[in-house]
Amino acid sequence: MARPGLALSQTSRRYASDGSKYIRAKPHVNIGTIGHVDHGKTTLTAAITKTLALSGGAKFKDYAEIDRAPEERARGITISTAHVEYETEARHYAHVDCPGHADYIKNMITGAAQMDGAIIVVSATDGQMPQTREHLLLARQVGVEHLVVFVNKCDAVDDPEMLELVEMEMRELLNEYGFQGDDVPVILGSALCALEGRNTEVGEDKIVELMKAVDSFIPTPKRDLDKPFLMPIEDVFSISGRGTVATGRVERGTITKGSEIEIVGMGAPSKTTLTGIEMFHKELDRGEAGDNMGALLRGLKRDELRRGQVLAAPGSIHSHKRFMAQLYILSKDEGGRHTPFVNNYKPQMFVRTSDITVKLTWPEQEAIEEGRMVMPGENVLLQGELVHDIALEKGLRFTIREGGKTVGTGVVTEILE
Ligand SMILES: Nc1nc2c(ncn2[C@@H]2O[C@H](COP(=O)(O)OP(=O)(O)OP(=O)(O)O)[C@@H](O)[C@H]2O)c(=O)[nH]1
Ligand SMILES: [Mg+2]
Repeated sequence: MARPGLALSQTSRRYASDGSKYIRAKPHVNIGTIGHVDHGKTTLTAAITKTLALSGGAKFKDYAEIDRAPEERARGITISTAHVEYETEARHYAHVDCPGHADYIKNMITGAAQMDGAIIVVSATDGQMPQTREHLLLARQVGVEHLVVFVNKCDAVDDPEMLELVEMEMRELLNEYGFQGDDVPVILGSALCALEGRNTEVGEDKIVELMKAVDSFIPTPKRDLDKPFLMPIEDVFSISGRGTVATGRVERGTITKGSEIEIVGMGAPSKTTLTGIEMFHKELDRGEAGDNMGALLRGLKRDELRRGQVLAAPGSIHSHKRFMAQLYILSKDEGGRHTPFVNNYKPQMFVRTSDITVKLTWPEQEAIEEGRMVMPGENVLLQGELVHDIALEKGLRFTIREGGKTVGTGVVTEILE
């Protein structure tokens, strides 16, 4: 799947996109602007590129260029997102801005541009609004843990008490949603002033301050290589005289020959030793994230391993059957269902290499009005129960399918059992 802007992997870039200029390798971070409609997300995105362009860290992109976001497809879902890149002294950023509320929702659930952190924009003239809250809740659900607040349009508010109130209410709201509301940097400024090059003290200066806050408050994400080893099993072979080999693509971490590994999913986990690693018919001593490898496992028979299980660093992931998930149900136009579904809907869930039946029900703790249905195009929190256990964790993304076509996409927000 092509994801413009994300070709810049988690590691750092060494060359400019035109291949010419040498650029110092810097840590890469994915961020984005979120917040209520019209609060100034796109203006702020443009203002950041304009301000950083002054120090050579960005190419200025005007409002129209950003707002004319190309459509891209993520698992059958059309999302319009603008990907902008820039850098500060400290880091290189890919920044996503979506033109509409629906696109933000889809983007967050599909992880089409997985954000390591976000700038929540709130207008000083309105204060927090419904989508401010909705985006915060979603950010929490999908695992965006670090946020910085930009109180925008301060040029249009004369009363300093009003600004104080907006800031205070934002901190309260952040605490309510489980963010560190008391510590989160809140910058008060005006994106429009920065973009139009006037009132430097609420404009440009505040953008500089904002990016300093982003640099320091949003941590550089852990690279896949530094995480505990995990490889979803795609296929299983037996090689006569040698044993059983599981093949797959390493999702994260590294592994060396001779390590202990755990087989997780479809029953109690079992431990064994990785006695060999093979790639392109060559024997290797080490495998790492991104590699397609064959793992030779000691003392296992072919029928003791199955596609859908994972090989993992012992204790790093567990097997579960019940979970909560935030789902986006594709609209008819996106190739999804034409009709709503009701409680106890049972589609197939595709997650890593598993293809497994899941029962979707209303959250137990929620009062559900009679006759409640989930409409195509809706974003909903549901409880899932799998027919058998698989390796599951918070933040894991999946799709649901029915009759061979994708009808929804989701992210695990909580493990229940
Ligand atoms: N006075 C003032 N107006 C601003 C400021 N920033 C943005 N605006 C105006 O607010 C309006 C909305 O700005 P956008 O940047 O399009 O807002 P948005 O959050 O991207 O909106 P959606 O993408 O539609 O959700 C525009 O008319 C901007 O010119 C600011 O700092 N001060
Ligand atoms: Mg916008």
